[in-house]
Amino acid sequence: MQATIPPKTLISPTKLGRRFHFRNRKNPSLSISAALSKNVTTPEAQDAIKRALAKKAVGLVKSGMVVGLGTGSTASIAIQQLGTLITQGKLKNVVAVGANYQSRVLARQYGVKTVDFNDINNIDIVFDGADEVDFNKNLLKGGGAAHTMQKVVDSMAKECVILADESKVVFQLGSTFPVPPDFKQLSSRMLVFWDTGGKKYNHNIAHLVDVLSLAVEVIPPAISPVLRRLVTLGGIPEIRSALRKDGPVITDLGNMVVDVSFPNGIENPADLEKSINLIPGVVDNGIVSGIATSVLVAIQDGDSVTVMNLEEYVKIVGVPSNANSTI
Ligand SMILES: O=C(CO)[C@H](O)[C@H](O)COP(=O)(O)O
Repeated sequence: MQATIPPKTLISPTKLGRRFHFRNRKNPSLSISAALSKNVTTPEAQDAIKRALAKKAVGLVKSGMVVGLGTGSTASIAIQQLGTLITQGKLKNVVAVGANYQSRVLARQYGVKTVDFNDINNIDIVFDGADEVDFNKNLLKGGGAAHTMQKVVDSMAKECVILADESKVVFQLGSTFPVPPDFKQLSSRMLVFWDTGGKKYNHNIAHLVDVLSLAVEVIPPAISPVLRRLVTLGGIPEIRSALRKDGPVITDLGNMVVDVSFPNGIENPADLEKSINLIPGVVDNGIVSGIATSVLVAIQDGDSVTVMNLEEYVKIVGVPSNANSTI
């Protein structure tokens, strides 16, 4: 799918997503001035971006298809739009498979028939969101603690289409960590303590701006050993706390979520994904490598939104000579 970009939407650095603007500590040449980081959009503009992405994705669905449902606010809008097309009779005999409670409920609410995951052999297309996407279509997911089952559904689909606004496209996953790992800027709010083999860390990174950490789903009895092993892999882990409930987030599968920041970013997503999943007690982590078949990127220009393939976006943005991209 090729989008034609009108000349007025050609990107200048000030239009680049905010994640490009933060310093890449390991590799400063991948950094763009932090002074440009105020690329603030309104909730209405965000909504328009998500709608444009959803429309493009749902346009790929054909009658008779088995559709995998994604998670997150962008995928939710796609589910709504899919329901509208089905209700209007523009799509027929479409069934959907939802990885998570939220997407299944939403689908039924909007008139999309859902089937049990174990009753189908293959999925034709899935559209899903992501928290970050790199130039090689590696993803960071797990903002909604729903990545484990979502990865199962995404991996089953012939076509896995990821919907991302340009602020989510990064040179390197997890590389927007704003503080050095000496924890100088740690807050006393919601301190999390644990013993990591003789060294005691106490910190809370969750409130710091633009930390994008890696979500790791962990079976609760194994939480302490897993935290220690994540530290040995160079990560700074923190148990995700629930909002409007005391204690940790508990996933749909009954597990805990640990958010792990890597001070140098994630240098080799596929390797780290495997290494973390080899830790006993880990269910799955939010790195998704080698599964996305296409990424749709939305760029906002004033009131208009342009959606294009990642490959086209990368051509416009340009790949830094030392960036690790196969595009
Ligand atoms: O990984 C996810 C949930 O676990 C979501 O896909 C991700 O957080 C993106 O969500 P949104 O479209 O709301 O930005």
